[in-house]
Amino acid sequence: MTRIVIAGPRGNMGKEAVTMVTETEEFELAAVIDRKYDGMSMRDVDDLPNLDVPVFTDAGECFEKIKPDVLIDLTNPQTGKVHMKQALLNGVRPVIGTTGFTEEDVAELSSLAEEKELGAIIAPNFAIGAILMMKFSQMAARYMPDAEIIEQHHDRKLDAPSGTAVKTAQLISEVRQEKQQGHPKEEETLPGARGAEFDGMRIHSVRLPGLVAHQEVLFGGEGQTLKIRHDSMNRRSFMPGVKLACEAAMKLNVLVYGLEHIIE
Ligand SMILES: NC(=O)C1=CN([C@@H]2O[C@H](COP(=O)(O)OP(=O)(O)OC[C@H]3O[C@@H](n4cnc5c(N)ncnc54)[C@H](OP(=O)(O)O)[C@@H]3O)[C@@H](O)[C@H]2O)C=CC1
Ligand SMILES: O=C(O)C1=N[C@H](C(=O)O)C[C@H](O)C1
Repeated sequence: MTRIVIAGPRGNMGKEAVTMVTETEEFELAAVIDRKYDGMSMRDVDDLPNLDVPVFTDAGECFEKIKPDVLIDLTNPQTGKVHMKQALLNGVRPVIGTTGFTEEDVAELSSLAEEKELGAIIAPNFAIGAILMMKFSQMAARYMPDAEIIEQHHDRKLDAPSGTAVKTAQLISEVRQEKQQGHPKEEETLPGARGAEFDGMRIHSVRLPGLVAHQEVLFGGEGQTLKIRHDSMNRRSFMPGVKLACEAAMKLNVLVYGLEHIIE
């Protein structure tokens, strides 16, 4: 039995994660970490399901008292980093869906996981289709190095560009020659018109109500274009990946950044 703590259980993703964990035979929901309702039981909180599971506000206290195997964090960039560090310091294996981590954050947390010999996962996107979209984009970039990333999300999203867009740009950068795209003399007459810049690639972030999570990677070559697109229509699309990440974290003793390393 894998004993799991979920941080952010009232959120869009946290709610689905609570359902996934409670419906998985080999998982037990040991506690939740919420910004409010410290010391209460989930069943006494209107916004949470009717479960006899304790609520903590302080992650450190939760880990010391509950001693879970895995933390699933689905909060916000600042909180996610703090929770992940506390998890590793307390012998808990973190599975982090929260986005907004910098390369420096990942490097620092990777060293800590290695020092503690604990499995840890930071997954910018848990959806299997999104992992394939990223892998296919990396494959395409070998042959069509001119690429622009257009990500589209709901307007409650805090971080831009999305973790998925950054990860896609990193994967493309691994395989293509350094390249500055567009006209060398191009000028933005409105700041931001060409989007964010990542190793010469452009990332465009769209935020609108009605959207969930969508990304298109657009490649251009002489006389042709190629579009690789993924759409998440709901948050259930991420849950098989969250389950897989929890199982993988239990078998690892290092940090893995990106589920593409788990789904070979
Ligand atoms: N890797 C992936 O596949 C995916 C990752 N994400 C990422 O997951 C994160 C959450 O997304 P989403 O569920 O849509 O966001 P929501 O805003 O719906 O949920 C975030 C939750 O975290 C809670 N929270 C904030 N601070 C704390 C804290 N200190 N302790 C405990 N809980 C806290 C919030 O509580 P309150 O409402 O009270 O502030 C809220 O309930 C984001 O970073 C997003 O980018 C999202 C989808 C897929
Ligand atoms: O905030 C979201 O919703 C999502 N965040 C992740 C990201 O930043 O890439 C994953 C998915 O796109 C949904």
